[in-house]
Amino acid sequence: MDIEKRMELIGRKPTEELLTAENLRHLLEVGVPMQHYIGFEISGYIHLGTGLMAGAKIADLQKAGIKTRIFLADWHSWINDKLGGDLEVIQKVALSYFKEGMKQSIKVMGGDPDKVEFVLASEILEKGDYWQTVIDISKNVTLARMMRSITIMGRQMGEAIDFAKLIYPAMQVADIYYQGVTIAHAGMDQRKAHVIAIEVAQKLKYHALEWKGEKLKPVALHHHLLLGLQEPPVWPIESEEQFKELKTQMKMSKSKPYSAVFIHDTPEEIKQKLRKAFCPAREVRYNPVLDWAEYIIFREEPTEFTIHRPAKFGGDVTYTTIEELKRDFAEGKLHPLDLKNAVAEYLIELLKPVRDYFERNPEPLELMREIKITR
Ligand SMILES: Nc1ncnc2c1ncn2[C@@H]1O[C@H](COP(=O)(O)OP(=O)(O)OP(=O)(O)O)[C@@H](O)[C@H]1O
Ligand SMILES: N[C@@H](Cc1ccc(O)cc1)C(=O)O
Repeated sequence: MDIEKRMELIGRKPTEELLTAENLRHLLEVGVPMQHYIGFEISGYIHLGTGLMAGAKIADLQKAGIKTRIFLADWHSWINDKLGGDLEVIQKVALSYFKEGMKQSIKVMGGDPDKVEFVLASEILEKGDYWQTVIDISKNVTLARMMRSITIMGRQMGEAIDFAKLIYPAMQVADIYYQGVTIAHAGMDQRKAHVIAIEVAQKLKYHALEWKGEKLKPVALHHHLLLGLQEPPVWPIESEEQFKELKTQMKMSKSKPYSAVFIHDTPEEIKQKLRKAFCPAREVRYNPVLDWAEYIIFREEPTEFTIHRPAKFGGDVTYTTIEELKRDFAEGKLHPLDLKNAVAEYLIELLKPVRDYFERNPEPLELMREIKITR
């Protein structure tokens, strides 16, 4: 496949940012063996943001001929007090519910789960020279910057934390170098770790990213953060600036279950959640239902998305691009309830193989239900 096509696949929706596209092109041109990774803490249920956005991009990367890897961040989850901070429970969930759930998510988004490598963080952290990389990185980053970076753990800047949480950002950067990652992938909320990774690239003494004598910078690929279903904390949102400030509170998050649809939700749960969703008429900008339509349904365009309506409300209507859908919605030609119902129907169908899987293999989900989910 030529480089243009590969660039297009890697850069298309849900990719929101590539740091940088020029560096990616360079790496593809010089022919470095490309290795992707995305890391996850192991905690609650997998929601559409995690499962489908990451799954879609993994599928694209595979099509672009890139080796994909999911990093099960068990130690990081322990540090961040997930699942009661019990490493054994975390590992059990990582290798059962989480691994299987992610495999199913990748499959429904068109990827090949058998080609994704799953690596448990403890497999590499237990090697002595991993810590050499952590120190090497830490020597090149100020304490103030590490303190600002704790947002990558879902923590607020200035929040009282134990000391282990300050080691976490350096570990996340070390994970990239230690695994020889050329494409570090995550949602937009992880960019602080990746910017550090890019900045230290030329300074590392151990496990730098090297190819034919050249020290390379990894590429950071950030996917769009799907909005949560809840009403924003401030409404109306007056500007893009204000939206940026509110974004982390507006994203779908597993610690706010009412904000999320989970990959194993029943059809009735999906319908109910969407019925309650925030979806103001004619509002096309900060509208989670349209956001989902854009990033899940219209990820590839043109596509056919039909909204079924009784004849008295205009009858069935089919859209092929998100722009057409948004235009009708903005003009009041499409009612929020009709949109919600159609998006719910689409998701019910899309997620059917995931539900079927967990019906045939209920143990991983049962294990999750038994565990008291913390954070
Ligand atoms: N709403 C979302 N849309 C797309 N990607 C997301 C979303 N939320 C999290 N991610 C991505 O999924 C990965 C795992 O994130 P994480 O485990 O922190 O999820 P979370 O739901 O935000 O959890 P928590 O509520 O505990 O903070 C990260 O790469 C993150 O950027
Ligand atoms: N910080 C990431 C998890 C993560 C941990 C280690 C990594 O190397 C990568 C990702 C999150 O909260 O979602």
